[in-house]
Amino acid sequence: MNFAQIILPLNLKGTFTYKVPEDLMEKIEVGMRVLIPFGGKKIYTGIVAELFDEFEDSFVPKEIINLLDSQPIVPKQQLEFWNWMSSYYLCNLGEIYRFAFPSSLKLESETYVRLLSERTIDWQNLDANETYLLQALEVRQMLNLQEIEAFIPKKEIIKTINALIDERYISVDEKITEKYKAKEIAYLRINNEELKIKNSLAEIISSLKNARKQQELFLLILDKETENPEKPIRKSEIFDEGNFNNSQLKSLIEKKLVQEYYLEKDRIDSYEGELEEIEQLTENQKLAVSEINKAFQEDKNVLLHGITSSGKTHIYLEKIEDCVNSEKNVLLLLPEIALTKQITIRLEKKYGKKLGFYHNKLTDFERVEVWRKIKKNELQILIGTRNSLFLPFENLGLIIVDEEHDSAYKSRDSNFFFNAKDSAMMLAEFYNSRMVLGSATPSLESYDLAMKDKIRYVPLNERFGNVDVPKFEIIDVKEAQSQKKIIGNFSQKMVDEINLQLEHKKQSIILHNRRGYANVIECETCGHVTYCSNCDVVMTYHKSANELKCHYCGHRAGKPTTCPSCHGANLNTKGVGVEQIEEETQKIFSEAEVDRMDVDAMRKKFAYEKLYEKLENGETDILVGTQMISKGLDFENIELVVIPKADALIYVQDFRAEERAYQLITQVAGRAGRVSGEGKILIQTYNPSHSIFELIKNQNVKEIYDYFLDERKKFLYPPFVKLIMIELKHRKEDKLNRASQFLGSVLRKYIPEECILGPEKSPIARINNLYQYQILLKFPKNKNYKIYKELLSKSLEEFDEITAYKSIKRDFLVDF
Ligand SMILES: Nc1ncnc2c1ncn2[C@@H]1O[C@H](COP(=O)(O)OP(=O)(O)OP(=O)(O)O)[C@@H](O)[C@H]1O
Ligand SMILES: [Zn+2]
Repeated sequence: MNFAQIILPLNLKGTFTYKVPEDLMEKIEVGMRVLIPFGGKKIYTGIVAELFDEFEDSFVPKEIINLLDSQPIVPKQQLEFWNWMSSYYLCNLGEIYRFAFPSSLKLESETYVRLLSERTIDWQNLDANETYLLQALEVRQMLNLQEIEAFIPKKEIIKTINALIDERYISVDEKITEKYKAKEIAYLRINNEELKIKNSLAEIISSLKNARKQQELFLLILDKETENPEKPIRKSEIFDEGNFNNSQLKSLIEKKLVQEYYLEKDRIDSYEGELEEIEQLTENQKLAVSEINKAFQEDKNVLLHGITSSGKTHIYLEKIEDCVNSEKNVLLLLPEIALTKQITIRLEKKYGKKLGFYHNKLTDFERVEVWRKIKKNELQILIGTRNSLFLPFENLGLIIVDEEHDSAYKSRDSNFFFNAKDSAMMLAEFYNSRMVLGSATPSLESYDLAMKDKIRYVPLNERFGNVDVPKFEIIDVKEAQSQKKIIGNFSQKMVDEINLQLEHKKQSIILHNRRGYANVIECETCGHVTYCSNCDVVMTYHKSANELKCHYCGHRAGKPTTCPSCHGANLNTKGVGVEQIEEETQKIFSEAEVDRMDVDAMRKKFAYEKLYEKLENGETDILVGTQMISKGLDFENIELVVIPKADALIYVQDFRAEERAYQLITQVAGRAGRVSGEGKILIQTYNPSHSIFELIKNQNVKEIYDYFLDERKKFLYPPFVKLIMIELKHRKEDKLNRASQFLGSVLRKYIPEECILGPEKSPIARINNLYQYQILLKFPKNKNYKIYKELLSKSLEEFDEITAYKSIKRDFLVDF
């Protein structure tokens, strides 16, 4: 083949034509990486999207510099997937490529490589180029590709870098976030240095004769070490038997007889325990599995609608096993990786090293490692967040999307918007594999698909152990106020119920889904509030950090002591945040151990793990938190969930607000009474007659979803129409305004008026110094959708012809 279409890691439309040099013609294949020059002197790693022989155009394409792979690295299913994504989500292939690949697999001129200090260099075993590069790095620490080009031939650069990455001598610089720290595990060993000094074991042992327990502990460790010198001794293994305590160990460490040390737990390689089988399924679970099997036989995907604590995990495990037994691989998608504990432990116990993880807390090196393992088909099961959709699977047989309703699947952490749940469905199609969506509170879209049998509806309506579902009670705040039965944000009833739990040594959850201490700090004299300097939003007061934070751009400012405007000293907080609820809780229940779980409190390393352990051990009495507490907690001692300010959940300007409120409340409620069946939920509101609270209270699935569907139909929202939001952004508001008006008029030339809303200023008119305008498109769901989308593309092309508007940033949110 003489020519190739190449995907570049740049936000540019389409692919680019390059000439294949003579010596690569035989070797080049679609899906391989190539090194190519682009835009002057820059070098990039591109992906071969297409190969062809004839090329007729006036311009002469540049030549490919070199091939980086001997086999395609991107499978054809992935390329199909990228193409679909690009056209469905209106984004460029280059953006997808950038997002899909770990950065060290897509080296480019601006990429820096860095010397790692973790290994001494074995100079003997390096080739000339590797030696040059490491020598240069010893002097300079960081080099970019252009600098490396000065002493290594272009064609050899990537090979050299890759070899050194493999040897862990260098890494590609990640200017991104803090490195993921692998979990550390404590081990114990005898201090051999001390043994040498004392020269006599007998002497040491007899020196401990007045501390029997310490002597025993020392001998136990010694014994284990002698028995198997290769095997590190886990601290937990020593303590598990319950014979020793920490103070005995501490004394031994102080006497320099024993050492405690830490090793990183490599989550992939080091599962040391026995492999275990999972428990038998209950009759109900078996029924669900057979429904799923039937659906799969009919080539249908499944929505598993299993109520909280029904044991969806066990059903996933069963289907995972089936898939693995048929020699195919599984992708298990989770909204967030931190909340995976239980299913992870289960799968680790069963599959050990054949289980892999992929998420954005991994370092680039770790990502590449997983990437290669997937490519080599060494992992049978991958647990990952939405970026794992892009791994080079060869043999995918099943995709499970757990908590399919979770908005993390639509997170905006990528440069282009996509919904991982819908994308997973397409990916499954390209791989000819099956998919299970699972949730206790499915999204309205999935529910609607299931009701139309586009995917198979598999309900699981019984909790494991046939335990009762939690009972809901609505508390009227106005009534409590008029009877003076209210303490701060809590009704007397709520306080009494929590006290009852404390008496019975049960745990309670308090949900308040608003970060910070107060929404704003306001001057009582002049009404001044502090706005973020970058965004048009007020700054939230965080008391624990004693600062103001902007939740949109992250900007921070000190808490003012006097009003910045009138210098008055009368500053007051308005609007209650979760920190304030925590403070109040601690005051009312002064004897109780109160903890808070929200992104701010969980930012510290291992904060989540530590709190999880406290909850598990029953040390936490009351857990206060934001939506974070609705996920993944499976503890038997939680019986009460209270929501003191439930109205805050529904009066949000968003057509999904009620659906989200229902999902959140039901999910948090699901944490209660999972074993006892005594779960109780108290919801405080000023509007007890609001239909959403009635519906949540009754938990009648059909009633709830019918209500949502009716509302959406009435106001023309999904699933009855398709929504596309166009967001336009620029530093200069007048220019943005003109550009938005222009795009609006172009759109109206092609697309019927009733499908277009706006342009108008976004609800938050400025974020991070960019002004924001939006145009909302409501397209019909029938065959016209495709036509309208083509007309949209045509309009955008027309818009792009105006050079002055090139600098306007545009985002497309398809099905947001
Ligand atoms: N067949 C079974 N044998 C033994 N234990 C089971 C079985 N099925 C479920 N369980 C246990 O019941 C509890 C609830 O199951 P699981 O956490 O999977 O529920 P879930 O449907 O995922 O709920 P949620 O949506 O609330 O997270 C877990 O502790 C789980 O180990
Ligand atoms: Zn801001």
